[in-house]
Amino acid sequence: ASRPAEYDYVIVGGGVTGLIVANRLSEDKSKTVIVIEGGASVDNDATMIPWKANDISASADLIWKGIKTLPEPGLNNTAFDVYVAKVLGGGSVINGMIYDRGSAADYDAWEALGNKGWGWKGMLPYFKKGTRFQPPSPEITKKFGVTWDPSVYGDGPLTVSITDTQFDDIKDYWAAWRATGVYVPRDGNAGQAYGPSWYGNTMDKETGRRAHARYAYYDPIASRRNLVIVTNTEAKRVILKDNKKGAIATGVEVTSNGQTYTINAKKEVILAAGAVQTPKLLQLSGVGPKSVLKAAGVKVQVELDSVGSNFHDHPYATVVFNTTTKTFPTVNSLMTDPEYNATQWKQYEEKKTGHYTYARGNALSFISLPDVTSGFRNIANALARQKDTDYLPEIYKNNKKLIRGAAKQRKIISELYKRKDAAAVEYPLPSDGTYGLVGVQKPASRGTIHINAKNPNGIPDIIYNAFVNPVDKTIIGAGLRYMRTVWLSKQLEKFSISEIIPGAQHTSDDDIFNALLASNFLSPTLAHPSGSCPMMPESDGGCVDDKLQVYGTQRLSVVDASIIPIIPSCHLQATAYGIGEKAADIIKSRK
Ligand SMILES: Cc1cc2nc3c(=O)[nH]c(=O)nc-3n(C[C@H](O)[C@H](O)[C@H](O)COP(=O)(O)OP(=O)(O)OC[C@H]3O[C@@H](n4cnc5c(N)ncnc54)[C@H](O)[C@@H]3O)c2cc1C
Repeated sequence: ASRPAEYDYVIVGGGVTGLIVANRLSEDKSKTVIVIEGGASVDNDATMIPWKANDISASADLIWKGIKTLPEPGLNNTAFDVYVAKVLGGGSVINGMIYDRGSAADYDAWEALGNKGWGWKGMLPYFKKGTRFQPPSPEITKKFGVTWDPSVYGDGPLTVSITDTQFDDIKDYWAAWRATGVYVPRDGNAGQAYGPSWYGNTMDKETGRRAHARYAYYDPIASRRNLVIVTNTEAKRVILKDNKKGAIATGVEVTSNGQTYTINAKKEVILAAGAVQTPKLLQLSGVGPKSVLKAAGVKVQVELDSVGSNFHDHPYATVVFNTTTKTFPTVNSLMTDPEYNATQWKQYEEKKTGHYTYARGNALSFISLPDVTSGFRNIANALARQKDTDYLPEIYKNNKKLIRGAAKQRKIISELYKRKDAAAVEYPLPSDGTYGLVGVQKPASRGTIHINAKNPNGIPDIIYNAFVNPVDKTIIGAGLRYMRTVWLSKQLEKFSISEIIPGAQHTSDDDIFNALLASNFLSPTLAHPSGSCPMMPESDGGCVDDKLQVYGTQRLSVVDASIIPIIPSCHLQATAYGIGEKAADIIKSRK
C-alpha cells in the first residue's frame, strides 16, 4: 500500500523483453518504471542447472496452466499444449538455452514489409549490445573444431557460452554435415544461419548457471530505486480513455492476492506479456476485432482485426532412429551410469563444470530449401501461385488489409524459399542422432488468438492452423528425405543407423506426413509463439508500427514476440533479446 500508484512506464510482463526494457528505461534515474509479472521470482535446480534444460517437467510449475490450442484441423483435430512461461524472466528461465539468431535475410524480410530499421543492419547493434561471448577452452576448441565470430558479440549483460563438455560422437555428425557440401558459416549468429554452426547457450561459465533475463538484466541492478517489480500480480486490462487522436492508455488494472487495483502510467504502457497473452490483454482492453470483442461482451475502443491475427510458430516433426555407439561417455551417460553421474555431480558442485553444464547441445543446422531439395522452385512457385485468400483464418475473409498483408508475406516467403542464404528447415546437430527433428522454419500457415466468448478472462481460443497450408507439409517431406541422406551417410556408418519413425518405407510427401501424423510425431509448436500483434503498416493488417505503437491508440506499445511479422529461421530467444534492446532505445527516443 506504500507503493506509489503512478509510474512513468508501466511494463506488463517480466519476461525476456519486459526485463530488458525495464533495465534500459530505468538507467535514467529521473524516470520511474514498474514491471507487473504474473509469476514469482524462482531459483531452483530446474532453473539454474543447464542440464535441467532438458527436462520441461522439472519446471512444470513455472508455466501458465491449462493453455492449449483448439483442435488443430491440419493435425487430426488434436489439441496441443502451448508452453508459456509464468516466472520472472519469462521463457528464458525454462527454455532450452540455445542462443541463435536468424540469418540477415530473415530480418531484412521484416524491413521489406515496411518496418524501417528492423533489417539485419538495424538489429545487429542490439544483438551485440546485449551479449558477451564466453568461448570454450583452447583444447575443446581445437579438438572439436569449434568456431565463432567474436565481432558479433559485445560486452553486454547476457553471457552466451559454449561449455567445455562436448561428446566425441558429435565429430562424426559434423563430418556428415560437412560432406553434404552445404555452406558452413564461421558463426551462424553473424547473420549466416544457413548451414551447420556452433552456437552458445545462455549460460554463465563463471558460475556454471543458466543465464536468463532476470539473472542478466535485473539481478545486477535490483537496487535501483526508480525500478519496481511486482510479482504474482496479473494484469487484467489496459485502461484506455477516449481521446480525439485515438484511445489513450492511462494505466493497467491488475489483481494480486484477490485484490484489484490500478497502476497509472504517466508516459506509456508497454506490453511485454508474450505472443500468447499480449493479444488477449489488448482484446480485453477493447482493442481487437469487433466480432470477437462483441461476442465476449467487451466494449470496442479501437477496432483492429490484426490483434490476434498472423499467429505462427515453428511446426515440426520428431523423427526416431536406432543408433548404436561404443563411445564413453555419451550425452546419455548421466542417465544410464550412476557412478559417472555421481562424479559429474561432484564436479559440478565443486567446480561448476562437467556434464551438468551441458544443456541441449551447441550445434544446429539451418538449411536452405535449394540445399534441401532440387524441387525448391516448384515449392516456391506453388506458394506464390496461391490465391490471396487461400488457407487463411476466418477473420481474414472480409478484411482487405489482413489479406493484403498476408499476400505480401507470402510473396516474401516464396522468395526466401529460393535463396541459399536463408534457411527453410532446421535440424539439430547432435552427438547422438536417435531423436531427430525436422523443423519448418518459414511456415506459410497462419492462425489466430482470440478471447473466448464465454470466458473472456480465461484461456483464449488459440489456433495455429499448422500444416493447413499444403506447402508446409511438402517441406516436412522434402526435409525428412534430405535428413535421411545425412543420417545414412558413410561418415555415420559406425552407428548402424536405421529409421524407426516414420520408417524408411515412407518416401512420398503424403506418405511421410501421414505416417508422422498417425504416430503423433508432428507438433504445431516448438515453444516459439510469434506474430500475434504484427509489426507492419496498418494498411497491410499491422497491429503496431515500426515504433511499436499500437494503431489507433496513444501511449501504448508492444515490445514482445507478438510483433514479429514473419518468424525468423532460428530458435526465438536471441531474437527476443535483440527486440528488447531495440525496443528500449525506440521508447527512450520518443519525444
Ligand atoms: C518451454 C520453452 C522452451 C523454449 N526453448 C527455447 C530455446 O531452446 N531456444 C530459444 O531461443 N527459445 C526458446 N523458447 C522461446 C523463448 O524463451 C521465447 O521466445 C522468449 O522468452 C519470448 O520472450 P517474450 O518477452 O516475448 O515473452 P516471455 O519471455 O514469455 O515473457 C512474458 C512474461 O509475461 C508474463 N505475463 C504474461 N501475461 C501476463 C499478465 N496478464 N500479467 C502479468 N504478467 C504476465 C509471463 O509470466 C512472462 O514472464 C522456449 C520457450 C519455452 C516456453
